Amino acid sequence: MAAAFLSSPPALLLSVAAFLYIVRWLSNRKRQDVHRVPSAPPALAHWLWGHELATFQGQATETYTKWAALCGPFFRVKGALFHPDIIVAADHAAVQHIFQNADDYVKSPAFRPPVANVLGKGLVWAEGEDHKTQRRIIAPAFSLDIIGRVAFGHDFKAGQSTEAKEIHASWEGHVNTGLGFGGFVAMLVMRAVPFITLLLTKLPVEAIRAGGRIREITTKLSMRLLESGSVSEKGRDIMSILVKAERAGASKGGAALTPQQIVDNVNTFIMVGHETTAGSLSFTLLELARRPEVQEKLRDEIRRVGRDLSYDDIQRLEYLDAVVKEGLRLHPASPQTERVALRDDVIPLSKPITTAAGETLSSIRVRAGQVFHIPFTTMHVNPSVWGPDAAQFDPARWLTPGRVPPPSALPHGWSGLVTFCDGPRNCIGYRLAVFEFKVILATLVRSLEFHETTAVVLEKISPTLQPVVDGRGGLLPLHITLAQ
Ligand code: HEM
Repeated sequence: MAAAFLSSPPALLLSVAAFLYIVRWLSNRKRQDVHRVPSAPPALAHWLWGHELATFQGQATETYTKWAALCGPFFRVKGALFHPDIIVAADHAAVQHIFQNADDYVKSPAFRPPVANVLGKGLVWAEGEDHKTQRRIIAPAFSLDIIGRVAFGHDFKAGQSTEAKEIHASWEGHVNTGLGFGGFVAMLVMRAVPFITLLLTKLPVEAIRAGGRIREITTKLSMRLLESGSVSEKGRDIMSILVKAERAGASKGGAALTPQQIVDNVNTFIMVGHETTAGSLSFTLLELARRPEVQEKLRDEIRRVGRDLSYDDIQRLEYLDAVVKEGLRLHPASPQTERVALRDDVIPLSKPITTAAGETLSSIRVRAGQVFHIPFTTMHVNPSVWGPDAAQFDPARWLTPGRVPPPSALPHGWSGLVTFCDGPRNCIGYRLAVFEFKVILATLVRSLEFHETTAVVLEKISPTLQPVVDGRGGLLPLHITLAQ
């Protein structure tokens, strides 16, 4: 009977194809260790959505934090839509390896068209040589002492200018679409069929249009700033520095940004520079509202300065520094990131893994195409690194010798945290962000008192950290009074 079956050419072809597939699958499996890595509880994996539905339904990285407590800081989850297993990497050595080798571990191809739609083809979007060139030209604008004249010499009138209102309305639409089940499925479809992503960004769908509208508004604004002479030879704002660097580079025949790349980067800075800090700041204010004694202590320190705070005053305030570090540890504006391996590699682990067969692995072999989720907050609340009170908001830990783990136990990011990522693709604006965070927090807490309301506030990612109340994202209710 088997001989009769195989004598038919289609059946023979099918059998050969199946045989080759199995041989390839076995040889692939032999050359990597992913299947030996501990798995998140299989019972929690949906047949179609894998473990990704549970993580989408949970708050920010809370589900990964729970599974890391069960499986250790390096485990795998079932991908949705039959995607191969995804590695969740919260092991410091592994994460450092991935971030340092930015050419070999890139952002998912599905991530780029939506980013181009909202931000344009600036730094967040670029990869490889294009990224290196853009970064080399832009970096000086952030290493100079531009803080204080922050950004573009443009006044958004405390959010009341027409542009600010339009950006806010479009961003709110974008955030809320991402929070819904449709947003979850759209991301998965884009990952499963990356070429469709480009088509999707052209569809007349409201959420996609909202993303595109943000870029239209910021592009118009950037063009106006460029044309109106706000960019001057003497200007110390980011825009002027970028344009001057561009002209200087071009006149020496070196690499330069095109006018479109300058505009796209200004769009990028406007959006990522604002939304990120806003998310972390909201949750830090909520922590202070829940801890009146911490809030009081911070207010006392700020008021003791006795005058309007200068740049140097801000840098000297120790408790303010501790509160900001604690806020950025527990509520990073971008709570997790994703990378895809471009080549086969061996990843070191700081905490060896014991496989089901009892073997100990201190490194893991992965194949090109392996997807990694890197949950920052999970790393920041790991009790075996930060101690049993890792998840508590307690600024005093930064001021008490021995309470912050030694640098060798932490990743190499800012203050031992990966809030601003690490390696060649770390946050280019981190100094600006930390300073801006301190100025806003100090200004608010000096004169206002923040109290919790009865609202239940959830912490979600869409696409950055968002407070969500009654299913709506982007707004955090707080009761505010004048401070005595
Ligand atoms: C609290 C505030 C902020 C946080 C927590 C934050 C966090 C991050 C993180 C985690 C990344 C890496 C993302 C990834 O590769 O997956 C990143 C990249 C970036 N950030 Fe920030 N950021 C903040 C504020 C800012 C500000 C104020 C600016 C500029 C005005 C900025 C500009 C950028 C840019 C351009 C990149 C891409 C860098 C590259 O790929 O070379 N960020 N940020």
